[in-house]
Amino acid sequence: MPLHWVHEHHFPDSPTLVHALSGEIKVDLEEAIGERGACSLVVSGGRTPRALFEQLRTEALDWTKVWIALADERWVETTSPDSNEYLVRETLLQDLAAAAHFIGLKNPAPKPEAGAEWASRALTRVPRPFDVVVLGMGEDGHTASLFPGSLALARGLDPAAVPGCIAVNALTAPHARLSLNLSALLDSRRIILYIEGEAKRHVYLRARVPGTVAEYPVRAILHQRTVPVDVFWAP
Ligand SMILES: O=C(O)[C@H](O)[C@@H](O)[C@H](O)[C@H](O)COP(=O)(O)O
Repeated sequence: MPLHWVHEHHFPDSPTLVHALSGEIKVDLEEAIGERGACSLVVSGGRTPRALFEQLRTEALDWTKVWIALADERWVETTSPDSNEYLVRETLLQDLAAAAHFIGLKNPAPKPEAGAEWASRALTRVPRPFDVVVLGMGEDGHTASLFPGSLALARGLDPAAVPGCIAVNALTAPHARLSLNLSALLDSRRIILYIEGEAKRHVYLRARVPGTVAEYPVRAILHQRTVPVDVFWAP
């Protein structure tokens, strides 16, 4: 049974999805700049969004008015290929998009816990509500770095929490991480869940069914009605 407030967009292949999604994000950001003089885009890392970033950076936008932030980050040096900042700098902050403002999450704090406080302060520089938040999903139903079984999950999903960043040490996740909490992710005008492949489609179909967010944290995004959610999927 589809969630009638979640709009699903299925594409025959990844390039077709990437072209369509890049164009939609461009329109959203352009409208935000026209209405408010600036805009904000929060993106996730991982493998899926690379081609989207490479397409998005070619879009004709006034990138000097675009603020880009991360939904989560691995607690590694930003020179590491495992770093989401590294991915964004290599694939998105190039060409026309090199003029955008970027707020990373990794910082000089000695540990993720202190780093989360630093990152929460840094995020206050990004125009809120975020205009577009692009989330991925793992095959375990995690999104951002809100992982099932993580000791930080309850805190990350607390709807009463101040929007910000939390430190995450999930046994199933390589690296300690920082993640925007649910309050921060929902402090947005539009959420796009971008997933590819049959395995993730089956996880999504299960997460669409009401159940515990502990089982599939992505349910916290799919089953809320504060922010419109669009799911973009290709095989
Ligand atoms: O830091 C990260 O890894 C991401 O932010 C994470 O939430 C990602 O979106 C999913 O793990 C899917 O990753 P893939 O696109 O690599 O499958």
